[in-house]
Amino acid sequence: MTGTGGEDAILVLNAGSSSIKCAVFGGDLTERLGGMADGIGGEGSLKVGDTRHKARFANHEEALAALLEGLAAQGLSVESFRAAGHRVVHGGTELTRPALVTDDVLAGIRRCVPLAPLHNPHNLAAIETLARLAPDLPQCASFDTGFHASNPEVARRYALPADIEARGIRRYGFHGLSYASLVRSLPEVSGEVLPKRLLALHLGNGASICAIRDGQSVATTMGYSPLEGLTMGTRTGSIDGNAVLRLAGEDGIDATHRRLNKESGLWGLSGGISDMRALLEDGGDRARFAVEHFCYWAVRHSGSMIAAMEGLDAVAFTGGIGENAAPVRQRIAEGLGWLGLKLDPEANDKGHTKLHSEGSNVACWIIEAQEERRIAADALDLLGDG
Ligand SMILES: Nc1ncnc2c1ncn2[C@@H]1O[C@H](COP(=O)(O)OP(=O)(O)O)[C@@H](O)[C@H]1O
Ligand SMILES: CC(=O)OP(=O)(O)O
Ligand SMILES: [Mg+2]
Repeated sequence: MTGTGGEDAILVLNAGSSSIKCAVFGGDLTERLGGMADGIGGEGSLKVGDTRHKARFANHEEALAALLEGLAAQGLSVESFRAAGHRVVHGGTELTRPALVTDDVLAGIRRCVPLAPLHNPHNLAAIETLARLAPDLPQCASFDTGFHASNPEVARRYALPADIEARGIRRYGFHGLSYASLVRSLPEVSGEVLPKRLLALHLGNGASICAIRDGQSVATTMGYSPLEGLTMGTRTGSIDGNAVLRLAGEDGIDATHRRLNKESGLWGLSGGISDMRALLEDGGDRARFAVEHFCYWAVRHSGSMIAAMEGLDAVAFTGGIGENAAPVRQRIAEGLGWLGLKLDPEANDKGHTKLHSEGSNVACWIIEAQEERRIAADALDLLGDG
């Protein structure tokens, strides 16, 4: 493809826990090309521009190599870009604003690896791979934690003594790039002003909910790491600390770490399926229970988020599951029906942007997660073009 890259183009890489997304943006933030390697570790696919085929990636390194090869095949070698922007999931207490990648920033991201073990290693690997291929390419990092800096201290603290808090054991929250982009795109998509009290559900392989009041995060379900909160693809979500201590005592820390982060959630409940689409197609008892668990806890945690923002004016679904899994949206909306939320079943089945029915007291929308655009905008700001 010609005219896609060029001197002004920004390459964005978004390494999630089960997928790597890439996108190429022009200096005016128009998306010129998108790509994705998904289903990492299982049955997956590779998409670059308009070409898509089934593929198997054993790990994130293979997925990234395939994406970069796909870009090169379209004439987009890494060194042809003006800059690269990366999603970095955990920035800890030090990295809260988008930053140009320097040795200090890299060291800061590395220090946060234990806090986001399914993400930061892949984010780091992507930065290091590009640095090897194109040492002069400016690279920028946007942090998933940043959007939640507006949470009140009471929401950010665990009830722990001050010396433990000083070691960084506090609630950070994630999916901030997705929520920040949602705040920007909801008014554009709906043609209405941003609702005052917005319940945003980012439901992907990782899943969280954010209470957004007047455009700012006031509470969120993920905490110290992307493990807390909702039932997820392979993560437990919230679990009693004493249960974790018992497991660590009996099975060891490494095994417990693996079991809670990689072998729990939908995967653990269903006996080996973490992918929501596959679970909905499976329909067996264990698959059905896993989906029910996911939806039930999304509703329970929604209650907590709604209380934190003192009511509810609108709901927005985003992320791979939020955007595509109609039965999951339907079940969660039913669970919030007592608040006056009513979905239009046909709009929900067809995945329309506007989901609420005429008589609903609460608006409901599907908003495409646009983390990549947010990252490109941050990169342009850092380059002085924002
Ligand atoms: N058509 C679909 N129906 C149901 N679930 C879907 C569909 N498309 C994607 N998903 C689900 O979305 C999830 C992946 O979400 P995504 O946001 O891409 O993940 P990541 O957290 O890796 O960025 C998977 O559980 C996948 O099955
Ligand atoms: C923070 C997080 O859980 O990200 P993802 O949904 O991409 O796994
Ligand atoms: Mg994601």
